[in-house]
Amino acid sequence: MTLPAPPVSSPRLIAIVPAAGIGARAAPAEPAAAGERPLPKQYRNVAGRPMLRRAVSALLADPRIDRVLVAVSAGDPWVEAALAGLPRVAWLECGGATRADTVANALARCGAAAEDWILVHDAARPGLPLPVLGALIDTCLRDEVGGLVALPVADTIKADGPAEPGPPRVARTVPRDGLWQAQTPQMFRASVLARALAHARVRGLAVTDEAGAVEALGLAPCLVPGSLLNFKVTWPQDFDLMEKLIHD
Ligand SMILES: Nc1ccn([C@@H]2O[C@H](COP(=O)(O)OP(=O)(O)OP(=O)(O)O)[C@@H](O)[C@H]2O)c(=O)n1
Ligand SMILES: C[C@](O)(CO)[C@H](O)COP(=O)(O)O
Repeated sequence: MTLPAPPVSSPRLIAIVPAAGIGARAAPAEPAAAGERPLPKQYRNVAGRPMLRRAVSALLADPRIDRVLVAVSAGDPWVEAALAGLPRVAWLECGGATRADTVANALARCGAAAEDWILVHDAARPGLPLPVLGALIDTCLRDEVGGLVALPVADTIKADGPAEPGPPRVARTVPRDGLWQAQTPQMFRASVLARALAHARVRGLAVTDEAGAVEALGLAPCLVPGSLLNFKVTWPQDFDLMEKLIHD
């Protein structure tokens, strides 16, 4: 008698949203009262909803994403309210000292199988358009390495010289041909991402995105054209700009 073949479970798509930063460059909307933690930027409202909720909702809009795991810092008092009522979402208090540490901690705890795909998306990018997310997933599912959303550089690029009194000064113009600005989501197999982040940590490489860690393994991630709407809210003035761009 031949036994039936075991069901082939196809790899899942699991999203990780690092949300354990303090948003120092964004400066708090209002100074925190004595003894209170300042509200990190990902919990500030953009067009009436917390930025984190918008970033998570943008991922949930693609039904291929199985679930979203939000990585927050220890004792985070804001996340539960920010995510209330959203389906397929959980959070974990596993923030690390750097973004890469936060992602590595979340990856180790998210229950992904080696073959599952991990999409890492910043909580500080609430404007991710669904077609951009869809294009990333379509491209990566057909690729052996994975990839990231990125924008070809449009401006002329200057490098500054050594710090001196007065304004910073141009040391040289950098050719922009072939340069892209990395955005998120970034999508890799769980096994590849775990190996890449461990490799970067052991080597002391200060990687600021997942692709950087994967590149350090000698792999070449795909570049999938992103969108200006998907910019990272970083500076105080970025909140007003994002408010103007989001309409739902
Ligand atoms: N130790 C850290 C640092 C950052 N992040 C997250 O990584 C994303 C992108 O980082 P960035 O915009 O640089 O956020 P912050 O580190 O909070 O900003 P800043 O550098 O201005 O403090 C954000 O969703 C942020 O919450 C994180 O999870 N853990
Ligand atoms: C991952 C990222 O958003 C891609 O642009 C970026 O690298 C995060 O860097 P940050 O210095 O932590 O903002």
